[in-house]
Amino acid sequence: MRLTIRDTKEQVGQYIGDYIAKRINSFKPKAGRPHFVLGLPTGSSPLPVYERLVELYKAGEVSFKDVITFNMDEYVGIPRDHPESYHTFMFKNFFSLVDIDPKNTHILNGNAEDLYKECEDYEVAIKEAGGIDLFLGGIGADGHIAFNEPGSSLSSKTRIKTLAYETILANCRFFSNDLSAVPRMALTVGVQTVMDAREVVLVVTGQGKALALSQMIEGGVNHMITASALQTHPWALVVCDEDATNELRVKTVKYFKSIEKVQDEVEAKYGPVGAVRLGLGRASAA
Ligand SMILES: N[C@@H]1[C@@H](O)[C@H](O)[C@@H](COP(=O)(O)O)O[C@@H]1O
Repeated sequence: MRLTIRDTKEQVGQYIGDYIAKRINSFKPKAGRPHFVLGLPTGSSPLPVYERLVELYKAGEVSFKDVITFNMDEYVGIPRDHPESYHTFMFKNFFSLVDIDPKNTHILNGNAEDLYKECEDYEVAIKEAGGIDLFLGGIGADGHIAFNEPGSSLSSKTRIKTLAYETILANCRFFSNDLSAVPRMALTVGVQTVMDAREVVLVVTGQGKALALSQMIEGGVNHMITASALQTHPWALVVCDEDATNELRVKTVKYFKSIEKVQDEVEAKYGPVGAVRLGLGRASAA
């Protein structure tokens, strides 16, 4: 796992937006895999990423015409057009602002008649699309990824989840601070669904995520901090701001900063590290 630290959340958004655009632009369609498949989160942390991607699209630097998306999760039981549904969030903050074909966007239906089938079908749809190339995620204050609350199986797949009280409280701000209005259940991709992606990028910003970040990076792999599963992912990148590093050891911060410096030097000489593994071409000596 790599950790990249930027000064502000805006810089984090810019870094990840540029990173995703680069991946989309260098994607080479293959038989059975004609589209770049992008996994997406909601929440306040990824907003600067979406802003950057929209900016790049408007500048003609990236197109989403050949991109298929799968969102991480959706509440159960609130209407699709509710202002706080993840459907509304995605269309308002991203899909309606770029050239993606709405048919290529997938979000779990929290109002499906058969919620179990909805989850099973979602896993099948991801497979049929060729698997997720890059899954962008956020993190909850309790270390959860998507809606995989503490104690979730690290080999979980898409399913129905009861939300933790801490998450319900955290989301209360989006529901006019009315605790009773916050949904208690959600459909979510599993930890394993995220782990199955070829690459995972996590956006972590703000002091409120500092403890979760230190636990997921410096602690062991643990089902109580489900994002810690990413320690075993072959290609995971965490991008955080300075505020989110507040609970990390100084030594950890210095270590990852030094790694980034060395990596920049190596990439300047040999091309993108890991490019071969991600199918982006062979690195060559300058
Ligand atoms: N299901 C979402 C997560 O995907 C998200 O990472 C988390 C943090 O959201 P925020 O970025 O607003 O703190 O909120 C919810 O729990």
